[in-house]
Amino acid sequence: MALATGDDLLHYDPEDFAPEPEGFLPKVKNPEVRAWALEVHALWKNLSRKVSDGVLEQPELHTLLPLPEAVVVPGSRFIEVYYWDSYWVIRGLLASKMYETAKAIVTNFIFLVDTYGYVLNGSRAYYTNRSQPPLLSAMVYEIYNRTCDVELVRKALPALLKEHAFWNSEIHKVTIQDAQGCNHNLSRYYAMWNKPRPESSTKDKESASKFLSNSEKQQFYRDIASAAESGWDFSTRWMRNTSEFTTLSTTSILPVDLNVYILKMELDIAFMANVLGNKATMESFLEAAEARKKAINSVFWNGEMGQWFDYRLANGTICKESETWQACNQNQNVYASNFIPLWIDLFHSDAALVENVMGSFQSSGLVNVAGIATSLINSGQQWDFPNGWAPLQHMIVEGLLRSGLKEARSLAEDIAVRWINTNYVGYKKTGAMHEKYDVQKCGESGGGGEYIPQTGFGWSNGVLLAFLEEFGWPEDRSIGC
Ligand SMILES: OC[C@H]1O[C@H](O[C@H]2O[C@H](CO)[C@@H](O)[C@H](O)[C@H]2O)[C@H](O)[C@@H](O)[C@@H]1O
Repeated sequence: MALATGDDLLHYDPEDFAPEPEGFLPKVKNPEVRAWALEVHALWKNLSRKVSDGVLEQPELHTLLPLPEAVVVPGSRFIEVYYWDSYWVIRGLLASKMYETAKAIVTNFIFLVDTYGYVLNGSRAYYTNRSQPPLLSAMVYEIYNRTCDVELVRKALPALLKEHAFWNSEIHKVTIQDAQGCNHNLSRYYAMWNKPRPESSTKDKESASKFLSNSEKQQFYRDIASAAESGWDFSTRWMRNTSEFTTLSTTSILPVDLNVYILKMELDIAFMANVLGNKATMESFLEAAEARKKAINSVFWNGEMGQWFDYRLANGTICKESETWQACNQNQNVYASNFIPLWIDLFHSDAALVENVMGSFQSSGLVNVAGIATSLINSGQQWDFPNGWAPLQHMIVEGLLRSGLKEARSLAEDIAVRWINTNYVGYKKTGAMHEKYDVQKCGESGGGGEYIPQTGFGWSNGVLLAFLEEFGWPEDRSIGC
């Protein structure tokens, strides 16, 4: 199977693109920032693609999958659509009033669920062994909120039910018994693959060379592919020993963020079922969400530290029976993902808890001069310090904002302004938006990991436009570091 591509995905002119859409970023008053925002908005044209007729007619000859609608790609080496990236692309498209482009992306993902049972990591044949952080419901929810398109919800709901079943299937679901003897079901990343990733085969074989037995190698390959499924490829988050890559054990970890995304899926499904008048589905998904919230608080929450920690399973293999919760299995390293529950309104009902989490976040060391760091460990991996990623900034900022606390709102705005400044300075220096940034140095792109830093860049553009839409930029506020 050839991995190289060329003429399989063609440039596409989105029909709903306008150089300056009506009502675009009404709160951005500063002319310099407005001019830049319009340039970033124009990047949607550069990043729009459609599958060629050749692929649609003979898909078996291509690694690219025959998606029916146009897509927006991240950029540079990432020349196909990616799953979780698309949530932030869509947030930006909504700010750009490109509702049809946003719906087309969702239609493609529904097609993938219909075909494979889940949304793939990306639209290539070599990504058919895994998914990525499941945010399809969040995409549909945001589009519906802007467009009130009930037909979209009707089309999406069956796919969302299927996707929910995928993430709660036997390989993904793990049961943990808490100190009171109550069982909780949570989900983990678990790629259906125990070989080197086809897109990075040489690297994976090299990394696995220290393992002697075939079964160790296979487990390691599965943990690599599962880390790719998490979107955090790679990070010390998945390593038992943070200085040794080969201790990667993604499948033996219950991740906070994944369970937050599934909780959001449950709430979104309940919301959409209600829109369609399907009360039984609504009620059963509200119950499922309540149960997952309880599980998140029983297994991940640490009141003393004011954070939710990933949970390490003692037995990494598929457990048929429940495993008993032990405090020492919480991974107490600080990661931005420890604060992702803030993104969900269900966690805002207790003001004292939100204050505790906010205090813990402020003193965590994650908030830096140019944004939120991914972790505190400088491992050389791209999902670690000092890299900051647009999606993580966005979820935490939006979470703080929605919490309703006054101080949380000003912290959210402060972080958004730092992020906008670093994006701006980086753009003026290089002429590009970057995949990730160095949060220690304003205007610097991030680095590390297995490939050179990429530009383009779908989710960074989306988060920038979403921040500018939310917070605006006053006429008299200067931009830069
Ligand atoms: O080719 C290496 C890996 O590249 C992707 O991961 C990174 O880029 C994605 C697109 O922006 C992003 O979704 C992911 O969070 C990044 O870590 C790909 O998703 C991996 O599967 C792939 O192995």
